[in-house]
Parts: sequence; structure tokens; C-alpha cells
Amino acid sequence: MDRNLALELVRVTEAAALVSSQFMGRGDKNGADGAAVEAMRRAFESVKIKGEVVIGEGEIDEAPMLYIGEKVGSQEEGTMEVDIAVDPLDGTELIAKGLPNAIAVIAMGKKGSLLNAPDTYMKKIIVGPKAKGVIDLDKSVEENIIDVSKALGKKTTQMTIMVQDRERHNYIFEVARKLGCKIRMFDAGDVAAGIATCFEETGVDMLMGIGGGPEGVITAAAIKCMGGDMQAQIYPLSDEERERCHQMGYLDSDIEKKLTIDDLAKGDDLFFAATGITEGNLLKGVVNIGGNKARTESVVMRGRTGTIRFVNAIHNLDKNEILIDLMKKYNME
Ligand SMILES: O=P(O)(O)OC[C@H]1O[C@](O)(COP(=O)(O)O)[C@@H](O)[C@@H]1O
Repeated sequence: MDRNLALELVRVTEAAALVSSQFMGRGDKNGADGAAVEAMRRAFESVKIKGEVVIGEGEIDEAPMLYIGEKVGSQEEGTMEVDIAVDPLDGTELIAKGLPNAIAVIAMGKKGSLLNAPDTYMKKIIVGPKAKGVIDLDKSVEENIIDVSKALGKKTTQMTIMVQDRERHNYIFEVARKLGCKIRMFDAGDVAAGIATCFEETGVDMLMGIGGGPEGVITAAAIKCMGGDMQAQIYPLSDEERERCHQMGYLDSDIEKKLTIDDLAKGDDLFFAATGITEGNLLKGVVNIGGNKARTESVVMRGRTGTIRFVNAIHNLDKNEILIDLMKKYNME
């Protein structure tokens, strides 16, 4: 895949971010999510690919748009066949409350490259390039922290670990505190949190914990593009989630399996794009700059070359048809 499709994808994440940002602080996470999905779906129409959604908004009977199996992109003959993983709004609670780190995000890869993960929880461990090859989900939390600290040439007291602020992570907090690590808790949005491990300026050395499975696959594509490392395990937290895995053809033995970054996102024909919706660690949020214009910041990655681009854009909201149509639909003109 020679074309840098990620540069086309950024227009799609920008559309979702611009639209969902209009819902900031309105306490309406479903409205924000629905609008982001619709904006992303519409923006995809102009991307010249034969895409199929492998990670999306749910099964066909659960989601009207961007459902698993939906064909997206122009679908023209001769265009590339690709797997698409979308999260039009990662951090629905964040946008509803106007909190940091909500993003619109897409990962894309050659057909068959992205794991068709069930919409259940997933255990994850993620590090940047310097600690590639040392993480192992079969090891204890303590061993992983110590091995990563050695790879980074840091004492454990100099390490910063990103962990979602949930009771289910108490075992991680306990060990990390015993080793004297700093912990950066986040409330939601583990794609943005995972990616932070690969940008040294964020100060984040690793992420550990149990988050969304779909988000795990999307994160893996980005981590692969940046040369970092990730391991995961599908981790149903209820009988209902386990049943969902079975319905998707996952046996109990598959659920137990340790997934490497290559199991999550195969090869290097991978693309990733994310646009900030609310102000974040890595990306600025959508900012209205007056004159009915808004500025967005996005990051775009390509697996084959490992190029990472930050894209700043100024959008003329009077000419943005997707935004205009959706604001009418949601009575937010
Ligand atoms: O403990 P929770 O809230 O179920 O969190 C798990 C997942 O929820 C999120 O924080 C946000 O998900 P939504 O955008 O669907 O609300 C994900 O990034 C994360 O993987």
C-alpha cells in the first residue's frame, strides 16, 4: 500500500471531531457519539478505498452506521481492500463533561490485518519503542515494571505508569506504589492514554490495565506504526461478555490466549489517524477561533515508513456541509 491513506483518513477524524465537539459539556454522551458516527460515516464516502468495518459501533442489528461488516469508502473497482477500525468518539463521558482527552480515531490496514475483537474488555500492557520486547502478560505486574525500567535505564521511582482510575486496577496501583512509581490516572479514553507511551515528551513510560477490546485493536495499530510494543488478552468481565465472545467464534481457549501486537495488527500496511476533540496530553481539542472558524489538531501515522505527522487545520464552519447538516438534525444551529 503505497498511498498514504492516513492523510485521507485525517479528514474523516476531523469531521467526527468537529461535529462531536459541538456537544462539549452538554451532558449528552449518546448525542455526541451518534453525531460523531454519522459525521465519520459521511466523510468516509470520499475516501477511495474498498473498506470493511471490522471494529465499529456493534453488530448490524445494534448500530445503524459503521456496524461490523459495513462497507465504507468509495468501493470503486481497483481501489485497495482494507480493514477499518473506528472509534468516532473515544471518551463519550469526557465530551459530555468537557473533560480532557476525548479523540476521534481510525485505524486501517490491509484486508485481514486487524483483529476482529469482540466488544468486551481487554487486558493490555503497552510501552514505547525503548521497551519493545521486554513486556510479557505472563509475567507479574512487578516483573513487567522492573523489566521496563531496566530497558529504559530508569529506576522504578522514576517511572510513570498510566492506569485507568477503576477499582479493577487496585492490584496494579498497589504494586506500582510499592515500587515507588508515579501513576497517572485517567478517567476514560484509553486509546489516547496508550499512545502517550510512545511520545517521550508525555513522560508516560507504560500503560497497564483492563479497557475496551475494540480500543485495544485501534491502539495496537498506532503502537505498531510508532515502533512500540503491546500485549493483550480478551478479558470478558461478565457471563454476557463471554457469551458475546462465543457468538463471534472465540473459544474459551482463544479468550485465554496472550495476544501479541502482531496478533492485534498484522504486518506494517497500517494507517492511523486521530483528531483531538477536547484538550489532551498529545493533541489539542477543537477550538473555535472566531469568524466561524475552528482549529483542529490531528496525528497521522503510517506503518510502512513509521512517519508520524501532526496536522493542524483551520476549518471554515460555514462551508462544512457535514457539520451544517448534522447541526440542523440535532437542532444545534
Ligand atoms: O471502565 P470503562 O468505563 O468501561 O472503560 C473502558 C473503556 O471506556 C473508555 O474509556 C471510553 O469508552 P466510550 O467512549 O465508549 O465511553 C475506553 O477508552 C475504554 O477502553
